[in-house]
Amino acid sequence: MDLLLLLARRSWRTLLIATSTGLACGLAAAGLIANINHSLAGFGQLRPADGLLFAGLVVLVVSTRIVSDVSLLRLGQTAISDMRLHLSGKLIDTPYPRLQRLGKHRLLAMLTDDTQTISQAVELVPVMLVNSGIVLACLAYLGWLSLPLLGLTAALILLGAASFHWPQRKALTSIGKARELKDQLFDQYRLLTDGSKELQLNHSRRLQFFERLLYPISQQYRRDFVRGMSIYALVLNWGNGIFYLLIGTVLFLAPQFIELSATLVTGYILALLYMITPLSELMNALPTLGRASVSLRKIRALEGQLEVAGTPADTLSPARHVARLACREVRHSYYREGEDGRFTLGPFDLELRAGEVVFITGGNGSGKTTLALLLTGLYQPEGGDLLLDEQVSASTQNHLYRQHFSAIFTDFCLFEHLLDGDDPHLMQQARDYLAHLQLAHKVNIEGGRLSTLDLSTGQRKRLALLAAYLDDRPCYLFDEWAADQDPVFKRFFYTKILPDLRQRGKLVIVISHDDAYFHLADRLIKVDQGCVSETSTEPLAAAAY
Ligand SMILES: Nc1ncnc2c1ncn2[C@@H]1O[C@H](COP(=O)(O)OP(=O)(O)OP(=O)(O)O)[C@@H](O)[C@H]1O
Repeated sequence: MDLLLLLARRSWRTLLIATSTGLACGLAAAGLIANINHSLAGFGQLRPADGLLFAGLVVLVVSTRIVSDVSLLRLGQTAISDMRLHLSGKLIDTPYPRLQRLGKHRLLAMLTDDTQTISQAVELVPVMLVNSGIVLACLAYLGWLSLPLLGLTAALILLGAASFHWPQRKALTSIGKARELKDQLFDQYRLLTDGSKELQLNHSRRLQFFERLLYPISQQYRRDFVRGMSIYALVLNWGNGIFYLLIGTVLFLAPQFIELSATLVTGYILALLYMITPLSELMNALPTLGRASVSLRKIRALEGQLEVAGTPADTLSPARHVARLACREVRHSYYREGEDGRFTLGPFDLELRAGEVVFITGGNGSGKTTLALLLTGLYQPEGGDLLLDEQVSASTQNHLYRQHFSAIFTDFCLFEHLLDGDDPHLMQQARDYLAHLQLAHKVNIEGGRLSTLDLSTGQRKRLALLAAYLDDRPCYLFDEWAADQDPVFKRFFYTKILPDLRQRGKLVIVISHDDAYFHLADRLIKVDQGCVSETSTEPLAAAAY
């Protein structure tokens, strides 16, 4: 039902066309079996019209089935693709702290595994629709042949359906449990790929990973999944059993109580046998449908936790220049379930100006990255506000606020696609920057794309800087950017790149542990256990000379 609603939401017209052609196909198929029955009964006196009717019904069955299959296939795949895009869009709009809390593994499981399971179920919908049509039409034909026998058939079908109910719920519970474990499995896969170096270097860690983490979860997943699917196997074969029971009843038992001719019973059994394939295809779809309903529920639950940022992204254009960034009473805390202690940054006030190079310094865990996430708007302040030129607020216009920043964090991500179109001016600018960053001998820009990303960490960071240059935003933030650079390029960064950005009127915020260069900062902000304060650069400057 959920699947049909999903399809109807995409296009009820196409669903209507597919349903009506599917049912027509079923009717034509039942007509075909009636025609065959009729022809067998009157084999000696067949007329050309009977043959023509047969041919017409075959054409109708084939053509309606094609229309139904193709329209449902298109509708199903469009609905799935829409769902993927919708979820991806919501994911991008979800505030960063919430994404951090949900965890990559859950989001990946939803985007890959759940959508795939639903897609498999949607692929079955055309077959199910046509088969339902065939079964319904066959039942109508059976009723036309003999109403008492139809009553018997309906009673046995109802008995079968009723006996499905409880085991199917059990099966869904097990599949639901298995699905919850999938999240944990995805987390283990993430560890397996991200931590492959560590696992290869350390045999006991590798053993521990397999024996304590991957193996138990994988086994528990197998157990729950097999239990669920075994219940389904039981249900399916019980269904088949009921069907043969029905044939046996019609053949051996019913003639004892109802007067039935041999021709009628033959026709009835023939129609029942014809129903076996569509019925078993319908029943075989049950496990996939069950898994899809679990996945749909999972997606809905997770989707409910993805918050929409609210502002339509395409209507936003950031200012080319920002004169001032003001932080007023800004505060942020981390909460962790089951933990008493929590880390709080602030409240703090700051006023940063365009054309300033501001260094942020402090010990590990003091709150520098948290401050950077607040300054760039990736964390919305829990208290207070950040304002650009007293106009754009990080709290109320968060999406617009963020567009004023270009940042390179320590866990930065490099996108191969660098430029839109092939504007020769931009291309030339990118090539100049590439030379400026001493990467021209390693990387080319072809069709707006970087020719390779297979570089050292320091070189990849330089490419991230190239992308930031091309963004040309009014505010820049570098989180320990220079940490992976060699001494020559580190010097180049502090003495050439930063002054160059300053000269271009940018606000430049640099998180740094390189105290040898602190004297080059216009301002020095110190973070200590969540307290933000400004210190003078003068003693440092004096010390540097
Ligand atoms: N996602 C999170 N959830 C809960 N606590 C967090 C989270 N991220 C950071 N913290 C806590 O907040 C504090 C500040 O972390 P932050 O990353 O801002 O420090 P930092 O100064 O950038 O450290 P480093 O120099 O090591 O990068 C730490 O004590 C850390 O335990």
